[in-house]
This record gives sequence, C-alpha cells and structure tokens, in this order.
Amino acid sequence: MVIQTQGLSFSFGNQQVVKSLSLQVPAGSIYGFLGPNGAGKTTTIKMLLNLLQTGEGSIHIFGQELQTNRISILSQIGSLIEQPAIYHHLTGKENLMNRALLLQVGEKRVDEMLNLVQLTGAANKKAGQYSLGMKQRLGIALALLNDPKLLILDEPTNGLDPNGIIEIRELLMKLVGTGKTVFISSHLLAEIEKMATHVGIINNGELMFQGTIHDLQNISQPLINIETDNTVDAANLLKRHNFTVTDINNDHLYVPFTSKQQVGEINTLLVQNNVTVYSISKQHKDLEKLFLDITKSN
Ligand SMILES: Nc1ncnc2c1ncn2[C@@H]1O[C@H](COP(=O)(O)OP(=O)(O)OP(=O)(O)O)[C@@H](O)[C@H]1O
Repeated sequence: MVIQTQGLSFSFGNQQVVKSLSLQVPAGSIYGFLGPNGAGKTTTIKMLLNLLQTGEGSIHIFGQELQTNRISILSQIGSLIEQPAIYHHLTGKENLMNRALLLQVGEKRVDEMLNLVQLTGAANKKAGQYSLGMKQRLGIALALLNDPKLLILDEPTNGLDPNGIIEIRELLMKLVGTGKTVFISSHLLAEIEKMATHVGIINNGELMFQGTIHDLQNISQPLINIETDNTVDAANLLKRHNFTVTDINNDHLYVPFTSKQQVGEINTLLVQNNVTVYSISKQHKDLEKLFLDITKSN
C-alpha cells in the first residue's frame, strides 16, 4: 500500500470532522476520494501532507510512519491543494524554472513537464493570463517537477469546464501509466468513475465505502430514465416483458441499465404498444442516492 491510515481522526474544537478513517491506497492506483462538500476530504489530505497534526490514529506512506519519516516521505509526494501556488506576473515556464531552481532540477525537466501538461505553446505567456484549466495544469506540472512517486490532488477539477476536466483526466491517466500513484479528491461521482481504479467514499468524516471501481459500479448500477405519457401502463407492459421497474412517479419510470441494446428494446416495445416516449436516457445515480444504497447494503 502506498497510503495506509488506521483509525485516523481529527477534530476542530469539539467538532469531529474525520472519524476513524482507515484508507488503503494501492501502488499504481488512481484512488478517487469522494464525498460531498464538508465531508472531511481536505482535512484528511492536510493530515496526509503533515499540514495538520493527526488527532488520533496512524498514517503510513510508502510503508513508513509519517511523523518519524516526514522529510523523506514528503520529498516523494507532489501535491496540489486549493489554489496552485502560482506567480501571476511570471510566465508558465518562469514559474516552473523558479521551483526547479529550489529543487535543483534542470531546464530539460521543466520543458518535459510543460510538454506533459500540454503547456509548451503557452510556456512564455504570463500565468495570470492562463485559463483556470491551464492554471491547474501548471499546478500539476509544479507538483510533478521532482518526479514524485505519489501525487495528492484536492479537487483539481473544481470550477473547470468539461474540456478542462477531460484534459486533467487524460493527464492523470497518462501519469499512472508511468507507475505513479494518484490520490484525487472530488465531490463528483461521475467524474471520478471515469478515471479511478479505486474509490473511497467519505460522508460526515466517516468512510462509507472503499474498494475497486468495479465494486462501486456493482452498487451504483446506472438506470434508464423513461419519460412517458402513461407511466402506469408503461410499467405494467415492461414488467410483463420481464424488465425490472425500480421506481415510478407521475412522468418517469426507472429500469436498471444493462446495455444500449436494452435501451433500444425498451423504446421499441413502448412505442409499438402505443405508449408515447418523451425521452429515454441512461442516468447515473448521484452521490446522495448512492450513499442511501451503500447505507442500506451495509
Ligand atoms: N479551520 C477550520 N476550523 C474549523 N472548522 C473547519 C476548519 N476547516 C474545516 N472545518 C470544518 O471541517 C469539516 C470538514 O471540512 P473539509 O474542508 O475537510 O471538507 P471537504 O470534504 O474538503 O469539503 P469541500 O469539498 O467543501 O472542500 C467542515 O464541517 C468544515 O466546516
């Protein structure tokens, strides 16, 4: 395990915000640390980076206890929390050169990082003129300069447009291909699902689920959302044809999604039986619904 915590807890005053967390982050994984706003993600990340003193419990990173091996562990971690520390009056490349000087790495590495995060073309532009996505990518390049084994990113796609999100996702997947481990927090399940190999879900400071993305997908099976003029007739028709209807309300009914073909079959069946289909689409459960399901299955 690259990160292993046991019984990790933290309180601000008398409010306990992290509760006996036992994280297991395997080497070479993209570990999605998911939870709604205020769940305790940033607090946990700050403890992993030794920016906050652990309340109770233990943290092992690269198999070593964090407190007693702080310097050697932290020198092998790249991180991005909240806003990246960027000088806006300097160009992207100057920002990297600045850090490179401190870390004693050469210009070649700076150029490689610019290339990796696809900022070579904008290397000589002032960072203050970068889009939010470019700033995040520059932040990741800064975090990668010393070639860390582990990258810890706190909501790196917050506020990005869909293109920016895709760029970060592709970048992280590329990194994992080179043997690094990525620990990334987010409050968006749909975003994490597309890149993570492992997932931990935290709510109110408690770990509600931890496992592979496949384990999670088994719990969070998507649904087909069907909007019709007559949900009762449509549901009866579907049930007679051996489809499971999980939920029904005035205008919508829901069937567990298994394949695109199944969506087509349902559409044809309804239309051929004179049910008007206003819309039919695949829908992912949102975090809230997933939490309910996880709590139920526990
Ligand atoms: N410095 C602080 N002093 C007091 N309470 C704090 C402090 N920082 C965070 N908290 C509280 O701790 C809880 C967890 O916050 P945290 O920032 O870890 O959550 P998060 O999951 O990262 O949320 P977000 O996605 O909004 O960043 C929240 O209730 C928050 O209000």
